[in-house]
Amino acid sequence: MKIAVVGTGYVGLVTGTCLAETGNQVICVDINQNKVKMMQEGKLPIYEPGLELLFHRNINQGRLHFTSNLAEAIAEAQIIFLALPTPPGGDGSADLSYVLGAAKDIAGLITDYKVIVTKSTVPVGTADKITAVLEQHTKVEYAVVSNPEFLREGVAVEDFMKPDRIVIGTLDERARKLMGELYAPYVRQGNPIIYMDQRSSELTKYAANSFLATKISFMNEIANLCELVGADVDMVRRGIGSDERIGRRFLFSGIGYGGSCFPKDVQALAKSAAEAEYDFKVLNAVMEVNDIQRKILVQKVRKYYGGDLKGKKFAIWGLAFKPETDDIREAPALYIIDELLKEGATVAAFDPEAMPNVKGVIGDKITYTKEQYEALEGADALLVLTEWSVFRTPDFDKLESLLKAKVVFDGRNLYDIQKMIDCGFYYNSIGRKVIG
Ligand SMILES: NC(=O)C1=CN([C@@H]2O[C@H](COP(=O)(O)OP(=O)(O)OC[C@H]3O[C@@H](n4cnc5c(N)ncnc54)[C@H](O)[C@@H]3O)[C@@H](O)[C@H]2O)C=CC1
Ligand SMILES: O=C(O)[C@H]1O[C@H](OP(=O)(O)OP(=O)(O)OC[C@H]2O[C@@H](n3ccc(=O)[nH]c3=O)[C@H](O)[C@@H]2O)[C@H](O)[C@@H](O)[C@@H]1O
Repeated sequence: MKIAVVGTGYVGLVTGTCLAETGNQVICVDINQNKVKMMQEGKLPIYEPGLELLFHRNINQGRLHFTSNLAEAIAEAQIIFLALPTPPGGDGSADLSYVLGAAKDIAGLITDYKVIVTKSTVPVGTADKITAVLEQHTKVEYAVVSNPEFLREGVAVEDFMKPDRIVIGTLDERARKLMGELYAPYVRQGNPIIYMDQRSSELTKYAANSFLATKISFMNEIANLCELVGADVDMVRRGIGSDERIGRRFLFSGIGYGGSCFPKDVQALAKSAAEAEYDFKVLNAVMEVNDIQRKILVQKVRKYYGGDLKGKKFAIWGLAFKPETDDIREAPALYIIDELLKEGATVAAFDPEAMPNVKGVIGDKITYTKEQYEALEGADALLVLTEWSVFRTPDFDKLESLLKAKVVFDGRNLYDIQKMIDCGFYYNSIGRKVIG
């Protein structure tokens, strides 16, 4: 099939590459000419495990192309994917200007039947808004389909190639058939394509992200309660996760959810609910808990030093909002660094992938080190903020010799309490016993 993908951020690039991988001809278009040039030269603009191999293979085999010319991208496409940003507007609702702007541009260019698909996360009613724009600007036949994306950064290729489910929102028979054919190679694991109307499909995406964020905020509150009543959140997590109705995944307490989607999507769903005059109480609590959780580690640090962080030096391991990505959008680490700097502390940080992005945002306000142990030199304490594998089994002797004091604040519960007792550390994590 011939496919155009409009917007080559995370989702567009993964979508385009993975659709080419099953034999489709894909043209990706982006307004960022530097990015397009880079991709035309065979360079990937993002770090995503497993993507590079597929990216090069499909470029080399002539199935994956990049352009900054929308007309060229969509001329022969049967299906046009919109993978454009939907950032929060000033009032928290999703900003649809990219999506509706592209729909208008596309309407002015199409000459034959096209299926126009929203991959972007968009509020209920967006397909109707796109349809209204198209109706106003073209006489050509088209169908508007909602096809939300559920991939996670860091495992995006696997999520796209072997999805738990594919949701296709359309009542247009011709579009439904084309989308079914396009996705047939991806349902070989036996996981279903679920067809529905556009509105249900649009809401499914927000409901999925908001439900996952709810699980996280719930577990963060359980962790906070554990600390007050002398229970251990790891035990509670294992105890409840073995109940299949609850499930083992997404029950890890920490320093709050971040990333480009959970914060904005929970907020956007709450806003959509408010517009429908529905007070979605659970979502408001989920956001409030997350705001508190992002600051919890700094509160612990502050308490340990009797409220005075002036002149203290902290080593930070992990800046990305989660491991296996260089993405720092809404990363808890940024909030924590901001608080520490405001209180007169200094920071030396290491992250395997995200340091250039952090440097782009906060520059030289902190020091970046070449490897993880260098960050510890002369630091008063270590703060672990992202659960990269390299931080899971550190050399504790090195920790002891490089840190000024044997103090570790762990926002991701990586270390075994007994091990920390044996090594004689002061160790404070989330929802577990404080030792030392
Ligand atoms: N990042 C993720 O893991 C996921 C994101 N989503 C959703 O997918 C959508 C896109 O997200 P990301 O890929 O993260 O965004 P992004 O911000 O990484 O990329 C968007 C791209 O669109 C380009 N662009 C903007 N206006 C354009 C236009 N008029 N024509 C062509 N290109 C244009 C930008 O230059 C940029 O390269 C959002 O709605 C997001 O909520 C959904 C699932 C996962
Ligand atoms: O719409 C999106 O953009 C995507 O958002 C999330 O994917 P992603 O943001 O890549 O990352 P997650 O793995 O979901 O983690 C999100 C945040 O929750 C935190 N988290 C996750 C799981 C957990 O148990 N505890 C926890 O604190 C992570 O540290 C991270 O900050 C969803 O998992 C995807 O299904 C969805 O497609």
